Amino acid sequence: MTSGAVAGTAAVRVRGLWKRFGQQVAVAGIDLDLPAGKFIGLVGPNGAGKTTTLSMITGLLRPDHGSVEVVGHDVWRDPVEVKARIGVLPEGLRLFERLSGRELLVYSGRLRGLPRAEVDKRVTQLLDVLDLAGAQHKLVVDYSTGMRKKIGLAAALLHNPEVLFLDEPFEGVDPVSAQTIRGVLERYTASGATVVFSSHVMELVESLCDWVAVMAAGSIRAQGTLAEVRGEAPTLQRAFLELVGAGGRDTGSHLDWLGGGAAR
Ligand SMILES: Nc1ncnc2c1ncn2[C@@H]1O[C@H](COP(=O)(O)OP(=O)(O)OP(=O)(O)O)[C@@H](O)[C@H]1O
Repeated sequence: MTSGAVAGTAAVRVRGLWKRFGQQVAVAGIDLDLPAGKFIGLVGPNGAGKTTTLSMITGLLRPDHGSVEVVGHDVWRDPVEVKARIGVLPEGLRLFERLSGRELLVYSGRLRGLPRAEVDKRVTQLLDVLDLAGAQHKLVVDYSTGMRKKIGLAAALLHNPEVLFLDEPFEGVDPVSAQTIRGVLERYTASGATVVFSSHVMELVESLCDWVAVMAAGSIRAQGTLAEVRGEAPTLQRAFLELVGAGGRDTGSHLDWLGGGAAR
C-alpha cells in the first residue's frame, strides 16, 4: 500500500504555468487539478506541450511563471519532499549505460535510501514481473527500446512513489510487454497511487484512464473524468479531434500524385 495519497485530494495542482522557448510559447498559462488515486492520461497532438508540462511538474524544467504542487508540496520550493514522493519515466530517458540492468536498479534503490536487503528483494521482484530477469546481467547499452522503457519504469517504481509520471511509456514497446506494464500500473493505482502518463494513443487512454486532460497548442482544452471529456462523442478519439480542432481536417486529398504505383 502506498502512503499518504488519499483518494479525492489533488495529486497535482498547477496554476498559471507558462513556458516559452524563444518566440515559441510551449505552455500558455495552464491550470490543472489531477486527482489522487486515479489513472490519468495527458493527451494532445505533436507539439501540444505535454512533455514540457510534465517536465515542469516533475522539477526537470523551471517554469517562466506559475506554480506546481505535488501531493501538497511546492515542486520548486520543496523539491526534496516532492522528489521523495514521485517516480518519473521521462522522454528520452538517460540511463547509466555501462551498468547491467540489475546494477542500475540496485544503484537507484540505494540512492533512494532503501536498505540493501529491501532493494535486493524489490529489484528481483520487479525484474521478474517485467520479464527482465533473463537480461538482468546484460549492460543497459545493449537493451532494446522496449527493455529500456521497462528498466526505466522499474527504477521509477522501486521506492513505491505516491505519484508516477510517465512520458509515452508504451512507445516502442511490443504488445506483450505493453500488457505487462499495464498490469503493473493497474495494480499500483488499485492500491491508491496515482499514475499520470502522456500518450497519443486514444484507444489506450480510453481503456486505461479514469481521468483525462487534453492539451493543444500549449493550452488545456478539457480536463475531467473520461465520460466528461468524451461527452456525446462515441469515442475519445472523436472527442479529441473536435477538441483540438482537427475534426474536419483535410486528410491529404490534395496529394493527387501519391499512390497508384507508377513513378511520375
Ligand atoms: N528545448 C526546446 N527548445 C525549443 N523549443 C522547444 C523545446 N522543447 C519543446 N519545444 C517546443 O515547445 C512545443 C511543445 O513541445 P513538447 O515537446 O512539450 O510537445 P509534446 O506535446 O510533448 O509533443 P510530442 O507529442 O510530439 O512529443 C513545441 O513547439 C516544441 O517545438
